[in-house]
Amino acid sequence: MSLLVKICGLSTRETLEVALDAGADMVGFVFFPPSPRHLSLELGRELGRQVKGRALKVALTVDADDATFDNIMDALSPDIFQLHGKESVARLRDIKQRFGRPVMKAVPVEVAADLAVLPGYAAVADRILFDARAPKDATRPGGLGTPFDWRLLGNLELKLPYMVSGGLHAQNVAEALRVTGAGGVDVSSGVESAPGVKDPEMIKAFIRAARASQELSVR
Ligand SMILES: O=C(O)c1ccccc1NCC(=O)[C@H](O)[C@H](O)COP(=O)(O)O
Repeated sequence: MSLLVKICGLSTRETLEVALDAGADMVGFVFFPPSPRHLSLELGRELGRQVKGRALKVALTVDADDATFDNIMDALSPDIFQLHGKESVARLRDIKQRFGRPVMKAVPVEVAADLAVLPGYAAVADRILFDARAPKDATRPGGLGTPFDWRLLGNLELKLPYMVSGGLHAQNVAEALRVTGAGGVDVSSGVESAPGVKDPEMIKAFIRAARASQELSVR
């Protein structure tokens, strides 16, 4: 199965086009006001139209209510919802039933015990995104540019497809894939020149590095 590469937190037409041209499989749009990557519904609608099926549109929310999901469905019509808050297993089931879209559940990782939530989520979610657990005083639960110990996923037995994220960049993505065996990678800060400012060359370098490591792993 080929590697999935997700560029998250895109917020301009230019950098979205760079990610699509460079072959991103998923493009992530953040709907979380405290984030420097937060999109208005109007901009989400505009960027969503630009994708034109060239990649999967991922709408990222944090403990959002149904009205928020309704608005995002209307504006972006995402292919996947990425749930990056404290959403319960029951809430995942509810969202899938109400909005008829696959869900990718973000699981924060700091210590091995953090993986105890997996069986519950794995029974309902369509994908898992492993991300570094945010510090207690963080203003957001993700997009912080810090990695977790990838060895914690070394003996993972998960039937669901999963991605690794948290502090990835062009120079460490191959190692992250080697250690975790993930089927996908996700990046935000590691392709930015400043919080929320995506850098075209960094986007291209990350996707090139991820694809190159994929070549190595299938030999
Ligand atoms: O990106 C954000 O600003 C964000 C805000 C709130 C919740 C999640 C957020 N990002 C989630 C992502 O999928 C990021 O790509 C992931 O956390 C990795 O981020 P980074 O470490 O900056 O590459």
